Amino acid sequence: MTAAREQPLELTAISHNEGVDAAVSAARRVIASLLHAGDGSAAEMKEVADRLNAVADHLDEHAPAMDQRMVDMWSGEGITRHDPVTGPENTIAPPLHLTGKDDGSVEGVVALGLPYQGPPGHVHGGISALLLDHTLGVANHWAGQSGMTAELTLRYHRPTPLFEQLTVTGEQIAVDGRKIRTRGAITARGEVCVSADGLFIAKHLPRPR
Ligand SMILES: CCCCCCCCCCCC(=O)SCCNC(=O)CCNC(=O)[C@H](O)C(C)(C)COP(=O)(O)OP(=O)(O)OC[C@H]1O[C@@H](n2cnc3c(N)ncnc32)[C@H](O)[C@@H]1OP(=O)(O)O
Repeated sequence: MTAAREQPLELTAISHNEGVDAAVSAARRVIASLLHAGDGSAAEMKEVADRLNAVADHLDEHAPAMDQRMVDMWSGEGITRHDPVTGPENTIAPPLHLTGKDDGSVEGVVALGLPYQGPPGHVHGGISALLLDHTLGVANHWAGQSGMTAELTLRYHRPTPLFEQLTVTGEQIAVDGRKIRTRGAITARGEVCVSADGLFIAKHLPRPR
């Protein structure tokens, strides 16, 4: 008999709030602040650009070789730290933090800002697809049989609001040989904004070594 868990299981990395994680949090602020500022801002954008380029030059000068970095990304905790949905090392990740539930599903809560905007005040449909593809992938991992996305069918029920708490869910439905069926949704204020049905095929690309 399995003992009931009191805490949900962490499936994705949590920011350490120091080192590269703190720098990435700051960079996320910069991305959102630039978009908020826009071309009409009184800020001295040439100076801003020079300072940002100086930061990038400094990072590039001290970065490991790409081959070594790829090995690091695909070993140990690195596996959940670099992706564009949950990764605390990835500036474009909102980030969404996913936990596994005892019923076999996964769930996370996130609010998206201006960088993820599509229609006015609402989330871009491609961003919703990104969040759901990854969440379905993590749901497969949680269920014990994972694979690569072969098909992802999305239904956009209603506009998904920016700046509001969104709940993102995923659940593996069936496994038939190498074919894995998974579904999920993004909800806001208890209403489904986007639902997804995915077909994944059990296949794993070799990890860099
Ligand atoms: C904690 C966090 C951890 C980490 C969690 C990380 C989560 C990450 C989630 C992100 C997921 C991604 O973005 S993955 C990246 C996006 N996806 C891709 O790049 C996939 C690109 N496509 C492929 O590599 C390939 O086409 C595959 C793997 C999908 C299938 O190729 P294959 O392996 O050669 O398989 P193949 O023999 O063709 O097909 C096997 C069976 O599947 C069927 N099949 C194949 N494709 C399809 C299809 N699109 N629609 C219907 N059926 C299909 C075939 O008919 C066949 O059925 P039968 O004859 O056996 O009946």
